[in-house]
Amino acid sequence: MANRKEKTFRFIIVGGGIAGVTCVEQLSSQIPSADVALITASPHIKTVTKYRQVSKTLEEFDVEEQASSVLEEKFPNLTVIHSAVKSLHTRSHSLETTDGRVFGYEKLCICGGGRPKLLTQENPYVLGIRDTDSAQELQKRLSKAKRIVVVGNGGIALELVYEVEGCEVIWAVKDKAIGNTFFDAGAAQFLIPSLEADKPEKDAPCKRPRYTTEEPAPGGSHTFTADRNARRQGSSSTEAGSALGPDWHEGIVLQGSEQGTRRVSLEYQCEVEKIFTSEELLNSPPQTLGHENGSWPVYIKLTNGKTFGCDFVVSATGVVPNTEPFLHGNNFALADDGGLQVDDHMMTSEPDVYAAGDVCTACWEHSPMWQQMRLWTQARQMGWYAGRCMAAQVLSEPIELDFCFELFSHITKFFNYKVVLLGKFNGQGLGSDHELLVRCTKGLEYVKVVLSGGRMVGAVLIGETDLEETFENLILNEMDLTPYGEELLNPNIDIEDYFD
Ligand SMILES: Cc1cc2nc3c(=O)[nH]c(=O)nc-3n(C[C@H](O)[C@H](O)[C@H](O)COP(=O)(O)OP(=O)(O)OC[C@H]3O[C@@H](n4cnc5c(N)ncnc54)[C@H](O)[C@@H]3O)c2cc1C
Ligand SMILES: NC(=O)C1=CN([C@@H]2O[C@H](COP(=O)(O)OP(=O)(O)OC[C@H]3O[C@@H](n4cnc5c(N)ncnc54)[C@H](O)[C@@H]3O)[C@@H](O)[C@H]2O)C=CC1
Repeated sequence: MANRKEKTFRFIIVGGGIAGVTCVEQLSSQIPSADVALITASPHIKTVTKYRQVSKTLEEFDVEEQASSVLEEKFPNLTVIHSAVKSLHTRSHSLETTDGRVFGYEKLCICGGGRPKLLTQENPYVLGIRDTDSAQELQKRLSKAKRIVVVGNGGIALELVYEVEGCEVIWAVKDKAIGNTFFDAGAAQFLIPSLEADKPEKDAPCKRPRYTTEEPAPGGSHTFTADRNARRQGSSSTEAGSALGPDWHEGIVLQGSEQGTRRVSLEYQCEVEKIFTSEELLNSPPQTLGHENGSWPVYIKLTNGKTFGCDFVVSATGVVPNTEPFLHGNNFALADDGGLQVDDHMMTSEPDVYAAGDVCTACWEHSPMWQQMRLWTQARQMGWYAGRCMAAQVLSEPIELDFCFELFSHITKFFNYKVVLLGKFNGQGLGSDHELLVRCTKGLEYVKVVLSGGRMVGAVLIGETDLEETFENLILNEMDLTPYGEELLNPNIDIEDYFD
């Protein structure tokens, strides 16, 4: 293998998602003379645009799918190779792509992302959503659907149940309340009425979809075949595209086959017992069907004893890191969640191999206010920091863990409300050693503060609260807030002035 190397690059980055592209940009700007290669399985790359630092740690940006030539024009020493990595040989510092080419590297950064952790891999009626292709497939299947079942209680499920119209949605969650990965039962109660209300009038529609599939076919339409879908469902990681992100649903139409608005029924505290096809049901005892009549293409039996027929099931049940092609024959240490373990310099356990984004698991000793979540913001931050670490090592410069890893922060939107999460927003890891202060105005805002030892350690802000910067400062300053008690959330006090 070592002798077959077509070229040896100083830096190779694998993956054209946010983590990989940010890493490339950072390296290419810091060491413009270095030969850098970006190897990616997807036809387009994802770039951060309209980046805005909202406060010390909160950031907002858009993501655009672009042709890789845009990046190559910006950085003359960059080569983008559109192929998937098939095997990696850390001992010879080389890797092979699926089109049979072999490249050497001095330093490598793996940014291969993740793939949906599906309820089942083999069932064509169970869909996951990850990349542009899978979102388009969802749109196509939904346009003919009367009823779907959404399983999962995290980001994708929250977005999907709110957006889908013209189709009945059965939403099965394991927990007592909705949105357990992002907030608590109180916030869930605040949000639930939005599921029953009509969606507010949309702002002007996106002039241009943020996400596209492959280049349009000559007739101008996108094509999908059963075979293509089967391969994706079969989770071939070499075919994975980059993950979607905020506003992914704005570029596609989430409309079922019927007229009318949203219709969501919730099934709490249940998991999936079995997924049947209609053929399997023909041979099942009649009680298996419950109140269903046998005319749906697929049936899902939940652990609460109910069975629902539907057109398809969306498995919105999390992500698994895409480590497959990188593992074999190497000695990567893996974390419990299957991610490549990285230290505080984004280095894996293999020499000269770094990793960033969804594929990795941060295994340094975290700041007490930070935790990893597989989010777009963290993919950007990790890619950026990995690029800086790789450059620093080559230039023999010292580097310290970046400030962005001091405090967990995330801005997003659920049910058309702005949602800001700070620090240990759900009291993660605090056990009973914390107290909560809550302020809630129905339909307007939900503010929750997590206090530990009199200090603010986390917050959930839903609505236009305008509190994020002040609360971020209070968390970072570790100020003893005991004297203020519940006044902290008194709506008649301008808290910003209070702490100035
Ligand atoms: C539907 C959806 C909505 C989301 N919404 C939000 C949100 O609102 N806010 C937020 O913060 N986050 C959101 N996320 C999460 C966010 O999109 C991801 O955390 C982030 O994009 C991960 O970036 P990444 O670069 O690590 O991985 P990815 O974007 O998955 O990129 C991985 C790249 O690696 C390539 N690749 C994989 N294997 C190989 C191989 N063997 N060889 C070569 N290339 C390979 C892929 O083609 C791809 O280009 C969402 C995710 C989904 C699926
Ligand atoms: N606005 C945002 O910030 C958004 C972020 N995302 C990110 O995209 C990625 C993918 O999103 P999701 O798939 O929603 O993952 P997620 O990690 O947000 O949520 C997964 C959910 O599935 C549940 N689950 C896991 N296994 C299950 C099972 N067998 N049966 C029933 N429930 C099960 C979990 O309890 C959890 O509620 C995540 O990293 C997420 O953070 C996605 C959409 C929006």
